[in-house]
Amino acid sequence: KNEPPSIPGGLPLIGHAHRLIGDSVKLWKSVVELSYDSLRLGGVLSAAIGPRTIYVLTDPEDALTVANSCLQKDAFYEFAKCWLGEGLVTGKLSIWRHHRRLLNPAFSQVVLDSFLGVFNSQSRRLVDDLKSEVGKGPFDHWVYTRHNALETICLTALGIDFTEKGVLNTQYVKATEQIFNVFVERFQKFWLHNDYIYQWSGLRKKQDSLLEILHNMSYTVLQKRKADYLKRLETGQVEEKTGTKFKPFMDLLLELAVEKGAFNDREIQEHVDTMIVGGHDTSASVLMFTLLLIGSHPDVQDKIVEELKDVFGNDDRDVTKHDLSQLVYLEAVIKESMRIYPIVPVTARVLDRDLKLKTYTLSKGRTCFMFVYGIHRHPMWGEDREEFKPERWLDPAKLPECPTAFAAFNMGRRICIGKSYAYMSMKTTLAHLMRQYKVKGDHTKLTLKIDVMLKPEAGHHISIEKRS
Ligand code: HEM
Repeated sequence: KNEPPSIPGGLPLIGHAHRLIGDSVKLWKSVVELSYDSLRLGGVLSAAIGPRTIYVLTDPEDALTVANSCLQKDAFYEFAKCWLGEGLVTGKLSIWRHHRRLLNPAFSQVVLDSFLGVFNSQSRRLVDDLKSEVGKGPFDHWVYTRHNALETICLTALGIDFTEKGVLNTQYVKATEQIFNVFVERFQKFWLHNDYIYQWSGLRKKQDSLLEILHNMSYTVLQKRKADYLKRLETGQVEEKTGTKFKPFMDLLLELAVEKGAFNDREIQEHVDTMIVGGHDTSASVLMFTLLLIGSHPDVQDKIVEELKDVFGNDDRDVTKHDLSQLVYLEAVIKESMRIYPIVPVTARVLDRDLKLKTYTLSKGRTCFMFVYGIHRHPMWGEDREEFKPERWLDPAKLPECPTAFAAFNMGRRICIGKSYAYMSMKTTLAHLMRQYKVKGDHTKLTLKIDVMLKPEAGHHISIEKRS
């Protein structure tokens, strides 16, 4: 069997695990180094973490072979199962196959179009919130994009406006952030991978208290929505009379549960928790990186404004479906931002068979990490692959022929279910923000870390001015 090359520097017993020990900034540096190691070795390498051999893939074609042949996520995802259970990200393959089919229609274009009103009003809310920062110098825009995205996903997934009811408190926002740190710390301390040892650790205690806050939120909302839904059924009132023009994701699940017995309460809660996690931190991070990149590239900012003028004139009206299809440059900016800063920089699959790639064969039972950061810097992106150049997306001749060279939403059959939702909401938000504000920033000052997702440790602040 033709095994991929191993990287040098392995130590007895721990292998290359010493490269992963340290804080989340150090871990990110290791991801970058391993990405370039893998690219240098032709797109696949093997390494040892303690007794385990793992693979690191940066070749886009080989990554697709793995993504479509081995659908089972790796055991590392089990760390998040205590939170997300059998939801799509962490669920067992047998459940995933069935539930992904049931959930796909919840993300159809018709459903997403019905969310456009929410995307517009949420964008206006963000513009409004940011008013207090105008002309005051650098500030942490992540706090604003994150809170706003969390409100948006809660509105569209749960149909509840938390800002008015005050349920979405800072405690919940903090807990969603801290639980990621817990998972990363457990990943780095390989002795805590063992469930028995883990259950006695302080980290496990911290995890339990965070889970209580997180589960309590979705449980409370589910019980309320369910009671409302059953009451409506009883009284023969089919649609909810709240004035909303969309059907929230939770109602769709409740319908499937009541009419077809598709899910039990726990499963609904797990799917909703997964949507909330998958749907806010991600889009908010992409927006945060994109604003920083826009602020660092005045030429790009000018082109965005020019396109917005072409589409909206001087009008501050809402963004329509038709406008979204015309904001081609804006979409190119978002894609290029995700290429440079892929916020899910690593995904993992367990190999349930020996798998033949273009050059090497991977062994059954091992873990294969797809390093998206490296895939996005593969030589097929050309000489200027390290540069932020949204224009490359406007000319198909400048893009790699291999479609999976862009893997920000993963690839193959387990590609992100919320991809179109994300583009629609992010484009709408930026169309509102960039009509109102001039942005300044410097992304070269960024210090990055990995907390499951790619996050800035420091240097990510922007400043804004009112656009005249
Ligand atoms: C810019 C925004 C987003 C990015 C970059 C993103 C990225 C990703 C990636 C990389 C995966 C694969 C994860 C893995 O295999 O470990 C994924 C899966 C998933 N995402 Fe997203 N996502 C985004 C927005 C959303 C939104 C808005 C939602 C829901 C409203 C969502 C829901 C999900 C779900 C449920 C999965 C699991 C899919 C499956 O395995 O069948 N995501 N996403």
